[in-house]
Amino acid sequence: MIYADHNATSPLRPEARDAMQAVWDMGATNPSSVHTAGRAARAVLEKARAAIGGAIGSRAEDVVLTSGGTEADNLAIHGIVAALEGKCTFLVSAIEHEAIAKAAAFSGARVETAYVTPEGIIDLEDLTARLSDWDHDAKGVPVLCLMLANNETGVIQPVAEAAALVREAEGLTVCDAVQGLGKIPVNVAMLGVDYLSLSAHKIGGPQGAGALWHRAGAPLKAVQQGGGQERGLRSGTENVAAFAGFHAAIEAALRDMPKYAKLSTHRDEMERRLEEVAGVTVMGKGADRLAGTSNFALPGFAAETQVMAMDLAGVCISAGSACSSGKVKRSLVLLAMGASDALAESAIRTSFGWNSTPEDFKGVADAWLQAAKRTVLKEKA
Ligand SMILES: Cc1ncc(COP(=O)(O)O)c(C=O)c1O
Repeated sequence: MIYADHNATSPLRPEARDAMQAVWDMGATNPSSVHTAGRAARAVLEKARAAIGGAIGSRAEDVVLTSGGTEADNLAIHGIVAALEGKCTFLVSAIEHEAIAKAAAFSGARVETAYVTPEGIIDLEDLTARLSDWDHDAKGVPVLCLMLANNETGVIQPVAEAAALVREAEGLTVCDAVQGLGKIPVNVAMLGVDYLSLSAHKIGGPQGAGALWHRAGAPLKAVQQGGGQERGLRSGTENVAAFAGFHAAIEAALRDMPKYAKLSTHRDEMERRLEEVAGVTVMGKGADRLAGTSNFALPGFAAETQVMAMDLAGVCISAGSACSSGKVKRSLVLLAMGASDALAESAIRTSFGWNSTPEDFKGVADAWLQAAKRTVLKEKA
């Protein structure tokens, strides 16, 4: 089997498995308990927090541990609204993950869409224009939501430039760095953002573990009530084993980052072969992209058909369009980039990661070319 769906979830790294097993072997691990067993669990948790903070250039105490990227995004959005008593307007980039876009829509605060260029990069001119005549009285604090790297196209965003514009307008920036962590350098000071969300399972850590970093002093209120864990910002007993796994995965991903960067050579060669087929378009190709992500389309070759054909050939990929309850919807990300319906309906995403090999890229190209020849290309011939 070739696994080319790392942006959905990455296989668990052996280091993460071992670290989690070690915690399970400790027995009872409630890090809030004051007895010896509890203190041992606390030590594991705080080491993980320090490693997560270290990976993004932050202090450990500014990291809130969560149950994943979705919860981190929701805590940021709803926590800001609670702290500002609704006096804010979210400027949500048109390519945000639903964990941000839907949370903002549901938050009750005003929401505006920040446009992207055809390459899938936030349009900084549009952002500048929006912020230049910002009416603080009517709209409250501008809160930009801009991800670091897009999960569908891999396109890396000019977060530092955008955040600087927002700062000038006395606003705040929320950055979903779930797809960037461990693949490209992430440093909260250099990005100049106020909130940054992370997830363990995109880099070979376990599912169900994530974090929200927030700048000290940035407005943020708890949105769930309970035992007051995580400095009162996220009640609920922390999953100690999962954070030990996240810790191990982060260390391994940082170590492997140069290796990950080299995947672009194989990705580019794969795309070169695909593009030999007339009509194939690689989405966001002209932009700076994650080395292991390629989203491409051949109008007329439905995404579901491609995913099924590839699956039969032993290759796991995703439809470029979002898939929910078995139905494929056209991707809002691709439509925001100006893709035609035909392009959006035929887009698929391949994503490679820590255990991908050059043969995997070749295998994906071989399988896709064969599937295309058997179906659409035959019809077109
Ligand atoms: C950009 C982005 N943000 C947030 C999430 C949600 O993360 P999690 O699955 O840890 O809740 C994902 C996962 O698909 C993602 O790609």
